[in-house]
Amino acid sequence: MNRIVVFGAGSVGRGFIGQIFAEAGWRVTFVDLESRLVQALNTGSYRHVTLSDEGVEETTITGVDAIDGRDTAAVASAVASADFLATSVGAANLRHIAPTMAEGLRLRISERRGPVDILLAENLHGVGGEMRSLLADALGDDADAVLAQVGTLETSIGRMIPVPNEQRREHEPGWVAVEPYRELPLDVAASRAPLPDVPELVGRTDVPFAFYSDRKLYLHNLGHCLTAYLGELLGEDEIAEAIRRPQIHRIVQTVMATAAAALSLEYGEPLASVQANADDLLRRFHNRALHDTVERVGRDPQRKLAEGDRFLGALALAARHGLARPITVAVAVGADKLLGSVPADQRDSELDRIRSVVAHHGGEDQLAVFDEALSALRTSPDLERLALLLDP
Ligand SMILES: NC(=O)c1ccc[n+]([C@@H]2O[C@H](COP(=O)([O-])OP(=O)(O)OC[C@H]3O[C@@H](n4cnc5c(N)ncnc54)[C@H](O)[C@@H]3O)[C@@H](O)[C@H]2O)c1
Ligand SMILES: O=P(O)(O)OC[C@@H](O)[C@@H](O)[C@H](O)[C@H](O)CO
Repeated sequence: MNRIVVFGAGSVGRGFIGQIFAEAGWRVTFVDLESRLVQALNTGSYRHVTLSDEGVEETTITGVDAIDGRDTAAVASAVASADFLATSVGAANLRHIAPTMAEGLRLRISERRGPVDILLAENLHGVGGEMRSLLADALGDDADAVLAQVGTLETSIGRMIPVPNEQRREHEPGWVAVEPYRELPLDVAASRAPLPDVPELVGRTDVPFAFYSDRKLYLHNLGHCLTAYLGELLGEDEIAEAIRRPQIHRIVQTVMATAAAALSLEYGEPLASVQANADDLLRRFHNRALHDTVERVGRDPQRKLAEGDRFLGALALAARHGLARPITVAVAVGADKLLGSVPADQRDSELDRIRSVVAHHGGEDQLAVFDEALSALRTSPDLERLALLLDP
């Protein structure tokens, strides 16, 4: 039986990667640091629930086990003998798993087990290169020989998976609830080994993978996060309630339509199909049964407001096609959240940083839009005024 080793048994690890590989007949070995979770998964199964407003579907995922990430010898040995590898630990944690993963890969190559791919289920642009460089640092002189046989595959994880509530986590750590969406586009061009026969994996060769990663970050994650930050301003806790607020819906819909148009122009994909994806995402944000929170979707504003991430990366893309304005308004919403979450002595430098990116991509015109949008949010949030700024 084929075996995948998945670093990170959290929402995406259990809710998506573990599920699709187990259902395709693979053995799934998770690596995680949460002892109770590791213990729960070592019973051999976990409960998996698919939630939508149309109903609930419950299954038991079987054929799983788990290793405590602190047991580095056991982890390296599992990596060495695996048929496929995956990570879903959160981009910031990749550097913590790289040394043990590198040890396992070194062992694997010394045992002549052949090439292997690592599926990177993380929301970070360029995560393939990032993982290679972390592994190269850990491998030292062996880097070239080992990495020649290792593919680092970026993915576009479109499934939304909320964090189970505290009580559920306490009572049943393995339980996970997800939305129905189950496509997993990946960067097949980066692979070194044959693609596993798992129906959800989509490896198109006729479009650069950058189309999928940009679509994910600049359309899905941008619209999602904008919904979260605007929802928070109006006192909403859940995404499904936030998107039902008419002002939020209008702003998010306009920003997503702009991102869709920019993506279509950038990659030559038909506008109708990119816009259909945007419409479907907006529909999925309405999923009340999922109880996805503005807190989860909005977490880590510093990462989300980094250059190249969902706000500023979308701005660069849209500005290249003369479509900056609605995205500039979105950037102001992100900036407002960021400025409210960093220590007071960092606010001015963060604001300067974001303003200079806006000026760089959009010039003085967009800087004026940004300043005005930020002022519509700063004292008491005025979404009517914000919405008016979307149109020239
Ligand atoms: N939840 C979603 O809807 C979703 C969807 C798409 C992409 N993502 C991305 O997927 C990645 C994972 O997100 P998530 O929601 O599953 O997060 P999560 O917090 O639910 O899961 C992360 C898991 O990794 C484990 N972990 C952290 N450091 C580790 C280490 N050093 N060794 C082993 N295990 C470690 C944690 O204990 C946790 O169980 C992130 O990059 C996120 O941006 C999330
Ligand atoms: O995971 P983040 O923090 O980068 O972004 C939050 C959500 O937008 C994200 O987790 C989505 O739910 C997910 O990317 C959709 O599959």
